[in-house]
Amino acid sequence: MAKRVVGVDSSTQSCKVLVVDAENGTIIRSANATHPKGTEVDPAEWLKALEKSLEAVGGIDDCHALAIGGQQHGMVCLDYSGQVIRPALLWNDTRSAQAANDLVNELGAGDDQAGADAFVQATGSIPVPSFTITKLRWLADNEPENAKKIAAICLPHDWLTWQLQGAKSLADLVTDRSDASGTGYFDSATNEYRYDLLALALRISEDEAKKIQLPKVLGPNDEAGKVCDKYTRAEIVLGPGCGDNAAAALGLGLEPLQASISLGTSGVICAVFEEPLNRHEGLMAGFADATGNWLALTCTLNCAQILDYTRELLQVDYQEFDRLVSQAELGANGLGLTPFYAGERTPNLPSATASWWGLNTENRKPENYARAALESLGYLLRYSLEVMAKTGNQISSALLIGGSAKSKALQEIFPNLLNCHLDLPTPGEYVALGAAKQAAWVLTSELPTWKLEVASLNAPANDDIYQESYGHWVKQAIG
Ligand SMILES: Nc1ncnc2c1ncn2[C@@H]1O[C@H](COP(=O)(O)OP(=O)(O)O)[C@@H](O)[C@H]1O
Ligand SMILES: O=C(CO)[C@@H](O)[C@H](O)COP(=O)(O)O
Repeated sequence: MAKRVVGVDSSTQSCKVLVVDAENGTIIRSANATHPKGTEVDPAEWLKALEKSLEAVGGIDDCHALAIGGQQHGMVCLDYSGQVIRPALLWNDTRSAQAANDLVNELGAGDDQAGADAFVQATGSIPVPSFTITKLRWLADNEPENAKKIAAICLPHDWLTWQLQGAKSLADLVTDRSDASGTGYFDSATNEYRYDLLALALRISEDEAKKIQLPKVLGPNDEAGKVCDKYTRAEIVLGPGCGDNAAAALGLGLEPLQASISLGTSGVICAVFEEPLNRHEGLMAGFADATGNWLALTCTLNCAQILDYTRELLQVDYQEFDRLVSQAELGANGLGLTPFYAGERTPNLPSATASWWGLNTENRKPENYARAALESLGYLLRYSLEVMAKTGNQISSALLIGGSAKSKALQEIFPNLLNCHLDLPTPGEYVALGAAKQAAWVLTSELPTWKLEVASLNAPANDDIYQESYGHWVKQAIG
């Protein structure tokens, strides 16, 4: 029997587990379990969902390796006994907006532009409230008694890998370049932590920062120990795991300069590069990927939930939502949506709110609400494509993945809304598949080349009309 590997996606909304044939990537079994809602979560809830999924998938005793892809940036602080100090603050928690501004300003000694440039040079990205470093500053300022207890800091996927190892010693904590690169205190060009930046965040000296245990950064297919006997009777090696977006890129087998657009809780556009991304301006993040390369990335705080909230408002299911969209015209007869329910990251408007606009006696119909919601998501991502283009990364084609990519209406109109050629891989869990691919790489020492089935969506056309409609949306929603 061919060897089997396990891929885990511990994402914002749920935990997904795939048992996969290590030779050809065929999915043998799958299961999932939901996570609690909110932007602050007790990590024990992720472990509960993982344990539930491992049980629902029929156990993993027939498997040989396992790796975890996880939501990026979440701040998990541990005390000397390995206990979680407070619930993790997630990537979509915006309470550290002021902390982000302060850190940039302080690194630039009062000059914001100098601070932003210095952060990009040191870490690849300008910190926004999603990044771990800003959450640590928030903690130092708002919960100093908790900040003082910190003995180790890790990310969601690091903590779960540690739990599967048996969580014995803080010194066993491991991570990989991709997730470390989203902390705001890791340089993926040299693969070293920047303790000076960690010290800046926590308002401590660099010597004190060096006493904090940060996860050891493993290479892309290094072994991270074994799954402990609480979870299996078999010998299962652990991969280092990775950030969920790097896992998706690995699952898709993205080659350098290839791009993907992921429509999950976050709306993520990313592309693989062979050089460090530490010389750019603006909201694009220069992360590392899970193969030794780099990942240019933009991320929105609002994505699938723009559509979920509108379906809830209209009280319709996925099919009916799609049918309504198809009944409305471009522009939704003047009805529009500013979709910043959760604040926003791209554009960087952490305190923004959502609003419907342009309502009149004629257009207040379900089909226009549905269409306006979908257009607002499309245009929000078109804005992200512009952010990428401004840094020289013009993306004209991409692979479309994530839960919302299953919408037929979205598949129909997104190439035009984004003015981008979109290819649709067979709907699937590409983060979990990427994690499984990493597990197979650790097991066999060879990066698998599993086949990907892809269908092309309609080519974009008539962009003048969409550009005008986008311009109107930008004026109303962003100003
Ligand atoms: N059949 C479907 N049609 C359209 N959207 C769907 C469908 N199934 C799930 N979704 C959307 O997928 C979203 C979750 O996407 P997912 O990529 O799993 O998110 P995450 O990885 O952030 O947890 C849900 O919020 C839901 O709106
Ligand atoms: O913050 C980012 C990327 O920088 C998000 O993409 C998180 O990694 C959460 O991802 P999903 O749960 O939406 O997949």
